[in-house]
Amino acid sequence: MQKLKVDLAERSYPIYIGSKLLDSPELYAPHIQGQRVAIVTNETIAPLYLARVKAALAEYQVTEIILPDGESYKNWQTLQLIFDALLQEQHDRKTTIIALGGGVIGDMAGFAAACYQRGVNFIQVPTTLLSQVDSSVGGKTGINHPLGKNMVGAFYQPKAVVIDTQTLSTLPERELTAGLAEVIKYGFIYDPQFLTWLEENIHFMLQLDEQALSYAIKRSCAIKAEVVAQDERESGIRAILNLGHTFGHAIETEQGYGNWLHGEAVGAGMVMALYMSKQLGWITAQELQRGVTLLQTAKLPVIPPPSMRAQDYLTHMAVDKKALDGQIRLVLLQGLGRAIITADYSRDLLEQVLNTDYKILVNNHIA
Ligand SMILES: NC(=O)c1ccc[n+]([C@@H]2O[C@H](COP(=O)([O-])OP(=O)(O)OC[C@H]3O[C@@H](n4cnc5c(N)ncnc54)[C@H](O)[C@@H]3O)[C@@H](O)[C@H]2O)c1
Ligand SMILES: O=C(O)C(=O)C[C@@H](O)[C@H](O)[C@H](O)COP(=O)(O)O
Ligand SMILES: [Zn+2]
Repeated sequence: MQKLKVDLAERSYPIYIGSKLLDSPELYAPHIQGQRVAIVTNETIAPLYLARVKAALAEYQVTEIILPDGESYKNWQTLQLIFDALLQEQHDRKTTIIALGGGVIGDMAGFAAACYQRGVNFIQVPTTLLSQVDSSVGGKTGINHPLGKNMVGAFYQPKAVVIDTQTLSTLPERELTAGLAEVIKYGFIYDPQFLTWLEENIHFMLQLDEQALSYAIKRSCAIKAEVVAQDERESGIRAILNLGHTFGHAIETEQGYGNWLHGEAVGAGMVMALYMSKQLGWITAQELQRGVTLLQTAKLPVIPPPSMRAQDYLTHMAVDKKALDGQIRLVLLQGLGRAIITADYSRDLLEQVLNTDYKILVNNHIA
């Protein structure tokens, strides 16, 4: 087992990474205060993993909260089901919420933990690649609004993150690929050597090679922990973790939550961000091609939905959480491995990026 730390003074917490960690009582126990635990999961994950987590928590009184599955349920109505169950079972302030599932469960259970009786302990037990490399770490919690992605939420850190890499063995291929988008993101924004490693190893990850997966998870969590430790509430550098997301969130919202998976939308969104960086002269055509090729090798979509017009993007981008005083700030690259957040681009260029036919761009081999 590997152990990393998210260093946030009194809110610091460990990330445990290893195989079969779901079954380890000693990983949960130090982070549980009282005798009561509520496990929040969904109807897909419960039959696969709930019994094992419950067995590891045999000494506690456990409430199971099993939600419907899907991004389209990351909303008020589903959040309310968590509060209903906690109140019906008379959970008090010493209860601990355990999020067992992917990013949808983690974001919702974390938000419920932030709100329930003004805040109770919570532990992240992520079971998708995306949640193991990204959403379980850093304390962004929340739900979607029909008019915008993750628009209602709170920064609320877990007490621990328990990553059992073996859970990935049951993950559908499309979900694995969606997780790869966030892994590749870390290479683009922060670590050129990791990017090269990914180019050499992405096919091993697609084959569920344990060694490759656990290295990528560890490196991704380490980068995320490093960034979050510098800027917990995204007043500056943390925004680099949003590469591709301003475009991607517009795609997810416009297409209807769940039709494009988050990772898929981020994949296409990163192509748009890289293309814009190239048009600004900040990365070369060869570097753009390198990025697109890696995303394609990971089997991610690199062409945004052809039905979406510039105005569709602009409507959603106007409410992006990084927008300041009506200015859309974007995460762009100044070289592979180096990201900046900027509003220093012309409206004409943004519209050109939104109006580009990416099918033609990609098929013509950019370089
Ligand atoms: N908080 C953050 O920092 C952050 C970061 C990135 C993404 N997110 C959010 O995370 C969400 C996406 O998360 P996701 O990609 O994990 O999607 P998800 O939570 O919808 O999970 C994907 C699918 O896989 C199923 N599943 C989960 N684990 C499984 C397993 N081990 N075996 C078989 N099936 C399994 C789920 O039931 C679901 O159907 C989005 O809402 C996104 O906005 C949040
Ligand atoms: O942790 C962060 O910070 C991120 O931006 C990680 C993203 O991958 C993630 O999708 C996050 O939920 C996006 O946050 P938002 O503030 O743009 O909704
Ligand atoms: Zn994301």
